[in-house]
Order: sequence, then structure tokens, then C-alpha cells
Amino acid sequence: MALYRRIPGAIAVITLTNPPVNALSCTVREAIYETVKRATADQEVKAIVLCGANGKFCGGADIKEFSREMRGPPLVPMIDMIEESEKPVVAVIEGVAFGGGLELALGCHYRIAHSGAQVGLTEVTLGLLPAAGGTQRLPRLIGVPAALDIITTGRHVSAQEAVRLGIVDKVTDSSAMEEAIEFAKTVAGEPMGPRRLSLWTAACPEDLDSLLEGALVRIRQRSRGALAPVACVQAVRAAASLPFAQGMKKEQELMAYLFTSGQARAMQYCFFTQRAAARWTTPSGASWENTKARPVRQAAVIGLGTMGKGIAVSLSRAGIPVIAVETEQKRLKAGRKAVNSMLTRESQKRGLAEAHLGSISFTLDLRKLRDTDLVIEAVFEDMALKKQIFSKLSSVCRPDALLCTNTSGLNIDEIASAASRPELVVGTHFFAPAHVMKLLEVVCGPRTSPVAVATAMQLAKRLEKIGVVVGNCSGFVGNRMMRPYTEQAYYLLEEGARPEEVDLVLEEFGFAMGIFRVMDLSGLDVGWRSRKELGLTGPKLPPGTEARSRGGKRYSPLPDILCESGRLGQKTGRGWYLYEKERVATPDPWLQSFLEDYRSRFGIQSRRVGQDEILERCLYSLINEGFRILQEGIAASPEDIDVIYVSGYGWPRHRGGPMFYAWMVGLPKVLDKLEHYHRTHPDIPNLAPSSMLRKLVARGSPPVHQWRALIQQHSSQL
Ligand SMILES: CC(C)(COP(=O)(O)OP(=O)(O)OC[C@H]1O[C@@H](n2cnc3c(N)ncnc32)[C@H](O)[C@@H]1OP(=O)(O)O)[C@@H](O)C(=O)NCCC(=O)NCCSC(=O)/C=C/CCCCCCCCCCCCC(=O)O
Repeated sequence: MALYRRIPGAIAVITLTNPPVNALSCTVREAIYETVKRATADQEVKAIVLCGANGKFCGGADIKEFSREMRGPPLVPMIDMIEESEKPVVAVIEGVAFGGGLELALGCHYRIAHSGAQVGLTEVTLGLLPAAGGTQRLPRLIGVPAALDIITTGRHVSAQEAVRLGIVDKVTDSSAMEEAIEFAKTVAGEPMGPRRLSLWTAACPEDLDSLLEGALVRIRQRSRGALAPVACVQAVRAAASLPFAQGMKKEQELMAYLFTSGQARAMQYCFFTQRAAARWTTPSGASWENTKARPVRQAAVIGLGTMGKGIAVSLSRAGIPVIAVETEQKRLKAGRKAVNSMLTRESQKRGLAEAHLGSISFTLDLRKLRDTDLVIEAVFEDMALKKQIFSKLSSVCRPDALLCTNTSGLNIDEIASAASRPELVVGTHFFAPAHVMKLLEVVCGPRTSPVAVATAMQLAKRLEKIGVVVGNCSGFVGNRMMRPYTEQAYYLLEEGARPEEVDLVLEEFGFAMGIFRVMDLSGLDVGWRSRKELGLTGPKLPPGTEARSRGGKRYSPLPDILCESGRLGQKTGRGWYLYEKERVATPDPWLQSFLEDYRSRFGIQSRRVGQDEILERCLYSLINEGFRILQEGIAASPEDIDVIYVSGYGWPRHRGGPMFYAWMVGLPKVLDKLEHYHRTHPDIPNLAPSSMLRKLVARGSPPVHQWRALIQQHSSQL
């Protein structure tokens, strides 16, 4: 709703009241209409102040309403009505003014912001465009180049930048409300014509075409295949070249197109699932609601390799004092130097005073950890070493200290077995670079206690990461699903495809990088080491093992051969591609002839592999593993899997995540294709459709949010 009150000085104050973010729901829109009409009709009122309850102006349109039939007054005429008011309307921007919230403020004649506020036209992040006049008013207010950036990226703009750009008229450190009331009194009675943005012309650079073309190039690099940012560019072009009314018509047309696109649906699904991941539960009945996290006042990180450094920086940035431990003086010194320079860069980038960072001390002495609340071990992926550390930690740390292991796939339960308090051992799978990447898989072993899960999830929140609770299995959720995906990519090469063909298909799907470019970037030796560890290649491989088969299943030795010949990816200048100029991947003629030799050595008839087959085999095998993960209870819901893939594995947001994508494609189609590919490749068990997929198809392919109920009938590892 919107509350109306009249205050001394002939001012009407209208307060949007719809917790938690004062979204513009049907009821709120109705109330705005009514209260603005009341204020404009009231002879005693000379000016109107529009604000939001609880220190937040407005979080925009109510996103939940987008999936229902639209009811109530639309936003556009409501904002027009405000702009047309003869009495000045002053928006008080505290907290946030996002999406429709900022568009509402742009319809007001003045905007006063608190210094801590943020504004933005965030619709593009939801697969939409600012269709309540935002694409037409913002360019008129601040010029086409700045508006284009804000509209196509959806980025959050600080109050300081907003006043610099001219989005808001004034910023204050004290009460924005009081400031606005006093200001409203001074402009009461003035003509409002010059303040109506719809009557302005957008300041436009001479070479509009090259500005817009440049934006499209950046969009293609950042979010290939996404429709919304491209539509945003078209709408801004209309603002630059058409009268307001025609620009608004274009905005509405583009919105109608986006609104009904699957992409908007997928991105709104991502918005809600990301928030839902914080509401974790386990089948034992423990949940975010009934389990209290332990306070973390001091933390420690063991190991200052790539991951340890990033984790230490993340903790410090969250204001948590950290003790960083290494085993050798030389490594400690190098780690300290690297961490300190990362922190300096961080504080410069974020404008943080060093005082806001948690202090980091560096030591070789594990005994210094006796008072820490939480330890994150981040040494190499070596089970024996990790167990040794956990055994030592048990004797050094307080009995209630939480012991976390940063591993990308090792057995948490086995690590916990080395600790005297296995219930306080939890896996924290950070993603590299750990101070940048948003995802944190919180891995529960069978003995992990609810309080350990709650504390790790609370930590994720403090680190501004998206924590997702997962069960314990090799690779957990994310890396486990990557295996069948990468294996398919190798098999496709064996059968006739080239790395650049596979990558192109995946990049056109929306991944920033295809799988072969990703492998080259992270180093082919990462996977090689783990395959050697598993005895799939290298010295542990039993003599006489067939080159292309392991345990009766198809195996591709391609990546092993590449590693053996020193092609480890970007770092060695060659991998699946050639890197003559640093980081630029070029198809390598050597690889092409190597693949031809390989195929003839093993009698493989090379064929042209179509784009559909590349996409389906790679993605459906990954999705199929996702269904197995659900079946085994390693993930609590399909939504959790999707959050992991979108926030940690570069899955395009406009495709919603693998499980959502499967549903959008149609579960019967996914099943049908998997059956077909499994018939053609019976030696690839990953292609055999999972029973969960079959079950969902048999139940009529219910929407993703209904799967959880079906899954709960299976056993859970969480
Ligand atoms: C920064 C935030 C605002 C707050 O962050 P934080 O404090 O961390 O809290 P959160 O956990 O994120 O959120 C708290 C809960 O609030 C829920 N929430 C947040 N924002 C919204 C919202 N806008 N609507 C609904 N619910 C919201 C959130 O889910 C949390 O609840 P829960 O935990 O999940 O239960 C942060 O929340 C944030 O960033 N929010 C989103 C801000 C945003 O992006 N806003 C833009 C929204 S879109 C918009 O405004 C569009 C405007 C123009 C629309 C014009 C008209 C549309 C209809 C036209 C149709 C025409 C097509 C016709 C087709 C045809 O022809 O058929």
C-alpha cells in the first residue's frame, strides 16, 4: 500500500509500504494512484514528497507478479500522471531505487538521495528492459552514453555517482526525508514544465551508430545470446532518435517481446532460486530456521596457495580477523606478499578504508589457532596431507571450533575421520579465484552437524557468497556433473569433431568459453593428476589395460596423451589450442593431424558431427548426472543445482541452469535423445537416462518447483 499524510508546510507525504523492498505490487500501484490524486486535488497541498517505508525507496515492480495474470493499474500511466502533476513531486531515495523504483523516481520532478543509497535500472538482469519509461527518460536526463551503460548492464549506481551523472539532484549524509521536505517547500508553486523529462531531448553523440555498435559488441562478449541487453540498445536508440511518445511505443513493443521470451522466465527463476538456496534443510529436520550458526569472530586459513590466498582475502574483506598458516618460511613470505597486495588492490577498488578489513597475521605455528572459531584448510588435494592436518587441528583448536576443508571433490567423511570432532567438519568448496567467485558449495558429510552447516552457510553470507548445501560424493554437485560433459567433448573429438567446433556450439549456447578453452585456461594437468590418482592413467594403471576402455566403459586417453607430450594449456603455450600470442587461442594444425592419426590408429571412422549432436551430448549428459544427483539426494533440489551452475560454472543465466533448461527443452525430448545416444554408444553408461528423469516424464514432466516433493521420496545424503 501507500500511506498518505499531510504535514505542516502544505506538504503531502506518500510512503510506499510493502515490506521487505516496497515492490510495486498491484496494491501499491492502486494506492499510489489514489494518494497522488488525493494530493493533487487537495487545495491545501502545495508539494508532494514520495518516499519508501523502512529506509528503502523501492525495489521495482513486484517480480512475483510477472508469472501471473497482470492485475491493477499499469505503471506507465501512473508515472505519467505523477510527471503531469502541477505540484512538485520530490522522490526521497533511501536504500534502493531499482528498476520500476527508479523509473517512478524519474517521473517525479526532483530526486533527493541519501549518501548510502543505490539506484539502477536492473531489469536487464531479469531478462527485461526498463519498460516504465526508463529507457526513454534516463537518456533524456543524463545523455545517451551514460544511460546506455546503466540500462544495458543493470549495474547498481552509488548515490555519489548518481549525483555526478545528474540522476539525482542532491545527496545528503543526514536525513534525506527532512532534506526533501525542506526542498519541496522551496519549489512549491514553481511551474513544473521544465522538470518533465518526457519533454526533454536526449543529448546524443554525433556518432550514435558507433556508440550503439560498441555496446552490442560488449554485450556479445559478456552475455552472448541474451536478448534483453540487445533490446535495451534498441530502446535507447529510440530515445535518441524519436519523440517521447514514439519511443515509449517502441519500449512497450520490445518489452512485450522480452516478457514472453523464455529468457525472462529463466532469469527471474535465477533471481528467486539464488535466494531460496539460503533456506537450506536436511531430511533430519535441521534447517536454516531451527539451527543457530556459531559466531565467527576469528578465522584461520591453512595453506597460502592460490585458493588459500583468495579465501584469506575474502575473510578479511568481510572484516573477520584471519591467521594465515604455512609450513615453510619461504612460502609464508611469498603468501604474505601476495595477500597484502591483493588486499591493497581490493581496498582501492572498493574504496574501503584499510580499517574495514579484518587483520591478517601470518605464522608457521599451528598452535596459534587455539582461539579461532573456524579454520579453513586449503592445502593441495591430497587426502593423506589433509587427514594429517585435521588430526593436528583436533589437538590444537578449541573443542567447538568449526573445521572446514576446501576441496573440490575429496571425501569429506574420510577427512572428518581424522578429526576428534567429525561433527564439526564441513566441506567448503570455494571456486577460483576465491575472492571473486560467488559460489560456495557447503559439503555435509554423514556426520556433519546442523550447527556446522548453519555456521558455514552464515559464513557464505558474510563473505557475500552464494552458499549451497550439498551432500558428500566424489566431485560433489558441480564437478561431478562436469565429468560426463567433458568426457562427451573428448568422445566428440574422437569421432570427428574439432575443439573449435565443440567450443563454438557451447559458446553460442551462451557459455563465455567452450570446454576446451576452459581446460586450456585452468591447465590440463589438473584433470590429469586426478585421473592418475584414480588409476585411470599413469603408473597405477594395470598393465595390459585397453587404451580406450576402463572397467568395460569407454575411456578417452586423448587428454592424457596431450599432457604426456607437454601440452598443458595456456601455461605451456599449447593445449587443445595454440597460444602464440598470450591467451589468444588459435586452432592448431598439429592437433588436427594428431587427431587424424589417433583415429586411424584406433580404427575410428571420422564423421562430420552436427551442431545439435554436440550440444545435446554435452549438455544432456551433464543434465542426466544432475538427475542422478537428485535421485541420490546429493542436492536437495533442482533449484540448488541450477544455482551452482549459474553462479559457479558460467552456465548462461538466460538459460536458467541445467535442470531448468531441461524442463524448458522438454523432459520427454531429453529422455528421448539420451535413449537414442545411449543406443548408439552403449559403452557410455552416463548416457543411460536416469530413473529420476524417467519418473518425471512418467508423471507428466511437472515444473521444476514440483520436483522436490518427488525427490524427497528417495534417500537423501544431506
Ligand atoms: C537489493 C534488493 C532490493 C534487496 O536486497 P536484500 O536486502 O539482500 O534482500 P533480498 O534477499 O534480495 O530480498 C528480500 C526479499 O524480497 C524479495 N524481493 C526483492 N525484490 C523484489 C521485487 N522487485 N519483487 C518481488 N520480490 C522482491 C526477494 O525475493 C526476497 O524474498 P525471498 O527471500 O525470496 O522470499 C534485492 O532484493 C534486489 O536486487 N531486488 C531486485 C531489484 C530489481 O531488479 N528490480 C527490478 C524489478 S523489474 C521492474 O522493476 C520492471 C519494471 C518495468 C515493468 C513494466 C511493466 C511490466 C509489465 C508489462 C508487460 C507487458 C507485456 C505484455 C505481454 C503480452 O502481450 O502478453
